[in-house]
Amino acid sequence: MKRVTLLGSTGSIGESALDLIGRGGFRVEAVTGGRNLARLAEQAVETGAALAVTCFSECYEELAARLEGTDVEVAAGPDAVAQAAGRPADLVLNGIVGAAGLQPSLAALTAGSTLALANKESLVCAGPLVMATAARHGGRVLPVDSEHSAVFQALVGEDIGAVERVVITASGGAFRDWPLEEIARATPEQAATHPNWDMGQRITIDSASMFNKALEVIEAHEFFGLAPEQIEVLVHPQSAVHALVGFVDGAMMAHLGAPDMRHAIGYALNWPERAALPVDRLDLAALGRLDFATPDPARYPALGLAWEVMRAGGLMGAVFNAAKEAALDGFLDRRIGFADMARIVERVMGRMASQTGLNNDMMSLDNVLQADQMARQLAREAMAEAKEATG
Ligand SMILES: NC(=O)C1=CN([C@@H]2O[C@H](COP(=O)(O)OP(=O)(O)OC[C@H]3O[C@@H](n4cnc5c(N)ncnc54)[C@H](OP(=O)(O)O)[C@@H]3O)[C@@H](O)[C@H]2O)C=CC1
Ligand SMILES: CC(=O)[C@@H](O)[C@H](O)COP(=O)(O)O
Ligand SMILES: [Mn+2]
Repeated sequence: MKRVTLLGSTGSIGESALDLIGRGGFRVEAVTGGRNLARLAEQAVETGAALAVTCFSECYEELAARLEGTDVEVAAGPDAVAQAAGRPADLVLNGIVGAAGLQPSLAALTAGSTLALANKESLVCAGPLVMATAARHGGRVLPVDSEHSAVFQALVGEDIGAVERVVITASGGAFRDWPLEEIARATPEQAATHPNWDMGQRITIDSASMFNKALEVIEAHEFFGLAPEQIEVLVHPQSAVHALVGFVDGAMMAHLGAPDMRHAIGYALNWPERAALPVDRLDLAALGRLDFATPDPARYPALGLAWEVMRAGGLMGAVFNAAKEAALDGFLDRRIGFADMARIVERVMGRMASQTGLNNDMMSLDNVLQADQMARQLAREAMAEAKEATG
């Protein structure tokens, strides 16, 4: 029986993981969530978890009341989430959304646990720190993001030195086929509709802007140690091929599967074994065709920023992610339009690059958090300026 802790258990990744875990072979140590306290309490009772944590301190009383009379220990606040991640477990699945996932990732690795990482922001904000923490404590990171799980699987038995390039596919998101001039007027509701995947609201909107793909390019750079020029993105509307690895002999290995995150989650949960999974099998004859195209920079201006981030190095990943999170908040609150998000992030990157020495090799949690806070503040200022300029 593997002992598993689920961070972000009430979200899309968390629920998919629980679906697999409920079929047997695992014991749940702890579950953590946010505001969905009814579901968090239910999950804790159903799984027999020892601990339930909400990341919001003010939600402690309500969660405690919901779990009164049970054996489940209750805690609240960001530090309590990190402590839950650091409890002894065989595997910690991080399905938290945003930079809030970084400290729990570090806590799990410091405890020597295997970290199954859906929270791509951990690697984008602090890739070198995360990977060094894993190495120092004998922990291991297993990718759960579907494209990175696909690359990881295509590399089994291969030498990373024999890799020429990695191709990450992108569905193209909600606005793939929209007229360009209409995209700027898109609403959060329209952006939060994904053509193929059923995911949380924030990553779904990031798929429409391709901020998600930009994060994934940086994630691949950090996780696999690939140079920026070795990473490519292709629009692939069917989301059947998740990634391809090209080798020095010209061969390409592709990973295919139905668009269901239980593939990648199940692979990580069962690793190093490959276990049967209750997912649809691809019917290639029914699919009929697999299309690939180069992304149009005019439609997806956020994507190119990933290469600027990788070339800048240092804290620019943390800056990029924080500015993106703040801009997404602005879009969700209707303070800025869809197309403004990429402009705001680019402006913040420019201001941060000239303001501080971002290329420091000594990445620490403190300077990552400081860069994150500065970038959020600059993004809020840039959004206020943009609003003033447009009246
Ligand atoms: N969904 C997917 O298919 C995929 C997701 N990912 C990545 O996985 C991560 C999770 O995505 P997804 O499951 O879609 O997101 P969801 O929004 O569905 O779930 C997020 C989870 O994190 C909790 N949470 C929210 N804010 C915080 C916080 N500040 N601190 C701690 N926990 C918090 C939420 O609690 P509550 O809901 O109770 O408030 C919920 O449990 C993201 O990094 C995403 O990019 C990667 C590939 C695919
Ligand atoms: C399922 C998964 O891994 C998502 O990150 C997915 O990649 C989103 O789809 P897009 O290809 O539209 O970004
Ligand atoms: Mn992905």
